[in-house]
Amino acid sequence: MNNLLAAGSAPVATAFALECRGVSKTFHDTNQAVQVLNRVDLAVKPGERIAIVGASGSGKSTLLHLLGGLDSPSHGEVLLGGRAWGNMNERTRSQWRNQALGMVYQFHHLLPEFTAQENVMMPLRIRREPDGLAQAQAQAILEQLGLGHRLHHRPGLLSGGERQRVAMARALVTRPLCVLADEPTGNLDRETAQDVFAAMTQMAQATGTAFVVVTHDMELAQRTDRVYRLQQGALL
Ligand SMILES: Nc1ncnc2c1ncn2[C@@H]1O[C@H](COP(=O)(O)OP(=O)(O)OP(=O)(O)O)[C@@H](O)[C@H]1O
Repeated sequence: MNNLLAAGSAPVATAFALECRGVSKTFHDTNQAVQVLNRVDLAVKPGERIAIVGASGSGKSTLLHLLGGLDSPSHGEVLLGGRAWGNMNERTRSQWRNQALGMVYQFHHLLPEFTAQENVMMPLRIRREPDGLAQAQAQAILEQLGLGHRLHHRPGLLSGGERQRVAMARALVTRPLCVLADEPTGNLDRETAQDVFAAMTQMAQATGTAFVVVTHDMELAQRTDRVYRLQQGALL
C-alpha cells in the first residue's frame, strides 16, 4: 500500500516525512511551570537519518512523544507526511500512527509468547492484512536484517541484539514514512550496538523511511546524516 495514503483520506503530497513548526512544550503542575521545548523547528526528508543528543532532562523523550503524536505541543504543530497531529482525533491519530510511523525503544517490547515472525506480523494483523501476505512480508524483512534463521524463535531465545533487530523489523514492516527510535541500542554492548545501529540506519535508508534516533552515544549519532543537540529547549 502507498505509505502516503492517509487513513481514510486522499494522499498528501509533501517534501518532508516529518516536520516540527515552532513547537514549544510547557508542563504545568499546581504552582509551577517547566518549559521543556522552546520554538523548535525540524524538517526530515524521506530516507534521511537524524540523531538527537542532549543531557538527561533536556527534553529528548518529550520531543519524541510530540513527533509521534503521543502528546500535544503547547504551541506550534507537528506534521507527519504533511498531516498535522493536532488536526486529528484520537482514533485517526492511532490509525495514522499504525500506517505511517514505526517506533523502537530501548527495551524491545516484543510479545514473549509469539515468535520473531509473529511479532513482526503484528502491525500487519492490526491492519487486517491477509495472514499469508503478512507472513511473507515479515519473513522478507527479518531476512534482510540477517534474522532468516530466527523466524520461529521466541524473544526469550534471542540475543539482545537480535531482539532489537526484530523490534526494528516490526517498526519497518509497514513501510512507514518515519521510524522514531528512543535509545534503541542503549541496552547493548558496544560492538552489538554498532552492528544493530548500522542495520537500522541502512534498512531505513533503503526503504526511504526517515529515521529519527535519540541517543546518548555520540559515536553512533555521528553515523547519521545530521546530529542535533537539544539544549535549553532549543535544537542546535
Ligand atoms: N508528563 C510530565 N509532566 C511534568 N514534567 C514532565 C513530564 N514529562 C517530562 N517532564 C519534564 O520535562 C523535562 C524533560 O524530560 P525528558 O524525559 O523529555 O528528558 P530526556 O532528555 O528524555 O531525559 P533522559 O535522557 O534522562 O531520558 C524534565 O524536567 C521532566 O521532569
